[in-house]
Order: sequence, then C-alpha cells, then structure tokens
Amino acid sequence: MLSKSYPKDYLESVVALGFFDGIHLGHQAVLNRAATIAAEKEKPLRIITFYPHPRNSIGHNHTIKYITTYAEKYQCFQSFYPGCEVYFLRFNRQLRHTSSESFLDRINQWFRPIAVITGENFRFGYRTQGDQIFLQNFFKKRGVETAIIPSISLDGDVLSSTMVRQLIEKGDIKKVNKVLGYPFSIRGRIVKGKQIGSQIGFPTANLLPVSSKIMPPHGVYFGFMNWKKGEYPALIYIGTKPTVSQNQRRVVEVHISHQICQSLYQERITVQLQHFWRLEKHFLTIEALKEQITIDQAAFNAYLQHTQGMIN
Ligand SMILES: Cc1cc2nc3c(=O)[nH]c(=O)nc-3n(C[C@H](O)[C@H](O)[C@H](O)COP(=O)(O)O)c2cc1C
Ligand SMILES: Nc1ncnc2c1ncn2[C@@H]1O[C@H](COP(=O)(O)OP(=O)(O)OP(=O)(O)O)[C@@H](O)[C@H]1O
Repeated sequence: MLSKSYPKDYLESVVALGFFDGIHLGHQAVLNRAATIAAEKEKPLRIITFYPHPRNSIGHNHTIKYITTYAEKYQCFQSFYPGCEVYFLRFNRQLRHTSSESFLDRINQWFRPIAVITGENFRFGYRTQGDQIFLQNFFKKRGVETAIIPSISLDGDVLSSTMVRQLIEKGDIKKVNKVLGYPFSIRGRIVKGKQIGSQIGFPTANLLPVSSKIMPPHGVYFGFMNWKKGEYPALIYIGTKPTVSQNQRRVVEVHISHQICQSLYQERITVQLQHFWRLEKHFLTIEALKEQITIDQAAFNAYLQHTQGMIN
C-alpha cells in the first residue's frame, strides 16, 4: 500500500523511520529488524519516509539527486518487504518547523506504533534537534518499544545515502553495489531513438531517465536488463551521444543480443549496472563509433564469460 499521508484505520503497527534513499545495507538493517518485529507481533510494517528530501525543501539552495526515485523506492520496499505499507510525509515548511516532540506525537497518533525502529544516526524535528535518547524517552513513557540499530560501516566508513551518491558520481559501480547490497538500477519507459543503432549493427532500446535521478559518469557499462520476468545481459551506454547529436538530453541505451530489443517500445524496463567499462567519446565518424562499439561488445562477452566462470 502506498500513501502520501497517514493511515485511515486505527490499527497498531511496527514503524520504521527515515528517508531511505537507495535502501543501502544500513537502511536494510533497520528495515529487516522492523520486518522481523512486525512478523513476530503480527502487526503491519509501516515504513515512514518523506518527500521531497529535507535538503531539497524550501530554504535550501542546492538539489540532492535521488539514488532511487519515489517509484523505484516504493518498488524496492515492496520487493524486499512484500505487503509493507509505505507513507510519504510531505516535507514542507510546516513539517520543517515541527518540534521533535510534536513530530513524535504525530507519528504516535497517526501510525499507532507498538514498536519504532530507526538507526542510531536518525535525527528529526526542527533543526534536527531530536535524537535517539529523545526518541527512546518519548516512546518509553507511552509504553512503545524502540529498537535503535547501530550504524553499519564498510572499511571504517559509516554507510549513508550521501556516500552512495558520491560513489555513483565517481563511477565506482562496484563499491556502489557493495554498499547497496544489490545492483544500482535505472527504471524507465522505452522511447524511440534515431534508428542509427540498427544501421550500424547495434540496435538499442532507449530510455530517458528523470532529471531528479543521480547518474554515473557518461560512458559504457556492463550489466543486465529486466523486462517482465526476464533478465538479459546488457551492454549499456549512458550519455548525450555527442557523435550523432547536438542535443544535450541524456539517454540510457541498452543493447542486448536478443530479438526482443525490437519489441520494447513504450515498455517499462529496469537497467542494472554491474561494471564500468569506459568513458563516452566524441567520434569524428559513425564508422569510428561502430569500431569502438564492436570492441565494447567483445569486452562485454569476455566479462560475461569470466563472471559466469566465477559463478559455476
Ligand atoms: C556500447 C555503446 C557505446 C556507445 N558509445 C558512444 C560514445 O562513446 N559516443 C557517442 O557519441 N555515442 C555512443 N553510443 C551511442 C550511439 O551514438 C548510439 O547508440 C547510436 O547513435 C544509435 O542511436 P539511436 O538509438 O538513437 O539510433 C554508444 C552506444 C552503445 C550501444
Ligand atoms: N549506516 C547505517 N547503519 C544503520 N542504520 C542506518 C545507517 N544509515 C542510515 N541508517 C538509518 O536508516 C534510516 C534512514 O536513513 P536516512 O536516509 O535518514 O540517512 P542516511 O542513509 O544516513 O542518508 P544521508 O546521507 O542523506 O543522511 C534512519 O533510521 C537511519 O538512522
């Protein structure tokens, strides 16, 4: 169930709180604990998150790009915790100016938690003054259980959405996927390209990512494409196609060695990035571009053989 506000029923629930952009391994530690308690107590799991990101709301002049768009985040919650309820609280001026006490009061009244789960670094309320001690005291007085999950780290650094964004911008896909615990993905609908791909022997399915989504550096990646229930090895290009286009619009292009490529127009697909291969180049001729893509394809085939060899 997806809701923008609060439940209309008065059922007791188990509540997990946070923004959860990317749903990295630290977030999953919080959510796993919440899901376990919900199952034990036979109560619904309610994930409470916000929109937009608090740092993208009024009064802030920089924009944070999302690792997971709202739709992707919702899908991810549902695939990890089927049947969970997801609430997007609007982070507006009013919420920004809500004191820590009033914020928790609302959570308590609206969601009727019997248990509240957050990470130890979760902060809330006006000027983020509310911390774990405050949260634990507040709920203890009301007979509500709390579970505060210690921060998960990797190589001495605490995992965070900020860390994942920095890694994506650097193109360190391997580490991004390690921190997420699943491959960084882009979801979208296939649009028509210029049909040059078919002429040079590399037809592609083209997807226009939303501008609020964070993207790795323009270039070529190895990975997979998911469509319906199928998963297909995919040679992926992200960029503005400087060789053939003056347009600055960024596209994600997927080349798969399979007939279905032609029948994907208007379909919704997910592209999973596994490995960064090379940066985008501006070629002087389409022939030079074709030669390079042929090399990319050979490298991708070798990569697939190598990774399959490691699995078998
Ligand atoms: C593996 C691969 C690598 C690519 N690398 C580049 C590149 O470095 N520079 C570039 O301008 N376009 C690159 N492209 C994009 C092509 O220009 C594009 O696929 C081609 O023009 C077909 O576009 P269309 O689908 O609109 O017909 C690449 C495409 C693929 C599939
Ligand atoms: N490394 C971590 N280990 C355990 N819990 C975490 C970790 N990071 C975040 N959490 C918890 O997960 C929930 C969602 O985290 P939230 O999205 O608010 O923070 P974040 O991942 O640190 O992002 P940002 O970098 O934008 O601050 C919160 O309850 C938070 O305390």
